[in-house]
Amino acid sequence: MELQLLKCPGCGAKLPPPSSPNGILTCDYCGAMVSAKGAAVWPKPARPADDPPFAPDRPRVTVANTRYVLLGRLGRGDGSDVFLARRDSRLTELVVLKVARALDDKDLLAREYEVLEDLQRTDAQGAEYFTRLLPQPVARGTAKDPEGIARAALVYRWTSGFQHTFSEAREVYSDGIDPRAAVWMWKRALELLGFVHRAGYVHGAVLPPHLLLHPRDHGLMLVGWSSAVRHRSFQSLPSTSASHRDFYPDALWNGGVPTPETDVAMCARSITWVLGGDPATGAVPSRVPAPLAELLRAQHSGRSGLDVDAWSVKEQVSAAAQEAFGPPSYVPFTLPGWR
Ligand SMILES: Nc1ncnc2c1ncn2[C@@H]1O[C@H](COP(=O)(O)OP(=O)(O)OP(=O)(O)O)[C@@H](O)[C@H]1O
Repeated sequence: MELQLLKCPGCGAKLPPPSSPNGILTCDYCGAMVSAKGAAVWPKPARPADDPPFAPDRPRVTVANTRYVLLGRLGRGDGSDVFLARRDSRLTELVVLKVARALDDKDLLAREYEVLEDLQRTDAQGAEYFTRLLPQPVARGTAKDPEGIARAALVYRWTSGFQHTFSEAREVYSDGIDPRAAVWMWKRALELLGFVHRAGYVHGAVLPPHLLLHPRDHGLMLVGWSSAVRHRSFQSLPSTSASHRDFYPDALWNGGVPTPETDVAMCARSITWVLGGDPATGAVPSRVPAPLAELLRAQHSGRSGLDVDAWSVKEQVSAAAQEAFGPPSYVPFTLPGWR
């Protein structure tokens, strides 16, 4: 007897052995009907049966005509709630959904989205690599809250692994993180800032809740773009975070113009803080080796008025780390959920 492996002509799935030589098989996957000899084929139904809805008990929101299932909260910012969501369709995708709490904040969200769209189009050096470390716009519109009020909403692509901010790292390491981990965080942040500055923007809010870490890959993303301005537009910051006053150089806080130098200074203050130090003074705990402590203090003020190049500050961080720890090596850094 000849054995024949039957494949569904509709979708290519393997079919089970027929129970009789003249039987009719129905494909479990696409519903096509096939004779046991594999010869005569009945066309598959016009549309496959609907999938059961994904997690029907979870809330749904619609933004720009696309429906999303809310999976959980990623964070709560000064002006918005940020969720992990999933496009509610067969071909799905995980996304980040950022919804403004105050109706007045719709302009800030619109500004953030436009800046990020512009940055995705830049051809500044390293764009292909660095644009993946910024939120990638998918859609914008409004989302109705449970009371039916429409709030401004942005949808970004979800980048797996980046779910802990500096703020959360400091909660886990209440006395401050290992200085060797701070070195890779500082270098990654400066590389990314260097790219952003070359693309013609200043971030304006390099704060602990805006620095997202990938602990295993030693990666870093920069979120919270609603304060970003074009470099040399001579605009003061469109918004500030009162709870992070100590992270702003004084002149910037008092209405001065954000520059690459102020971004680099805010970055140094965030590193100082995650090390267990004081962002207002630049002082760090005594376990931070002197070359790094000195460089942090030198970068902290942000008021030289000189053109600061973040990539050359990164070279200085590498040199200070070499002096403190010798040649670079991979030192594991863990956060909850990571080994
Ligand atoms: N793309 C993202 N991926 C993962 N988590 C994110 C992302 N964007 C934001 N979050 C989380 O949500 C929190 C709040 O986001 P964000 O800081 O952008 O909001 P905001 O402070 O209201 O906005 P802004 O600072 O631009 O006014 C972040 O601290 C972070 O925990």
